[in-house]
Amino acid sequence: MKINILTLFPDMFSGFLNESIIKRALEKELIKINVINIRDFTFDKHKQVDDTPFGGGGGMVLKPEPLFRVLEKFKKSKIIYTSPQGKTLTQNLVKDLSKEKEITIIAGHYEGIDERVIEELVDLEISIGDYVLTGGELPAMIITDAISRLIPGVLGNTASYENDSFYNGLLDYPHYTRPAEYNGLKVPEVLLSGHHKNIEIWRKKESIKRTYIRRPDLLEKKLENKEFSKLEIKLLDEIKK
Ligand SMILES: CN1CCN(c2ccccc2CNc2ccc(C(N)=O)cn2)CC1
Repeated sequence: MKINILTLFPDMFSGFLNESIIKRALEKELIKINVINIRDFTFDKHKQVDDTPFGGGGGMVLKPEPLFRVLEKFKKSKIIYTSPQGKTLTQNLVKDLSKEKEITIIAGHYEGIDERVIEELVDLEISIGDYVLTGGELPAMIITDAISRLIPGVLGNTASYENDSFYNGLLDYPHYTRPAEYNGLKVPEVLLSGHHKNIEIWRKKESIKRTYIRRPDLLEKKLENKEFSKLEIKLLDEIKK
């Protein structure tokens, strides 16, 4: 999987690329991430990447020329634009994107990019949620992180994505670690029992309970898609009683 990120602020990505799972995935060459400065594709004296909007109003818009030039190099990849106008990112969309050989993410800035770039070259506009950010760089990192976790080998065998919440359409169960009692607060007995089957069932029930209480919409979706196992149905009935 190769991910190209087009941005005016490449330095924003150094921490993201040099830590944790992404750093290891890059070292193991399981993914390749290429951060490109859009400004390197301007050839005028002032290296102009943005200009005032036609029709007036405040702010600046990213000019089409530098973007058409840089995207020419990546036209064989799936071209994504991160903006509030995009399709909301979900784990299913991440799963689809993780199957691509190469994707190029345009991180918008200012008031956005010239619409002709979107019409002619963008394959998919993605929003990471209904809130306003300064730029598309953080969304680009979020999309890159979420996709990278699904690339085989990126997550060690310990943290496999099968148990990730959202992978099975449910919220995560509660997690505990030592000490078994802290400030009089105890860890649920079943987790100390070493009884793996009971622990598995307790965790599954907690996931369903939490999803039922906090995100019933996710349960509805799982029911609609008939993605419930017999055990999950049984546990859901117990919870509803
Ligand atoms: C005041 N507006 C200026 C223009 N801007 C904008 C417009 C177009 C592209 C990028 C941006 C950068 N901002 C983003 C980006 C993504 C998201 C998301 N939800 O994925 C939220 N914000 C939106 C904010």
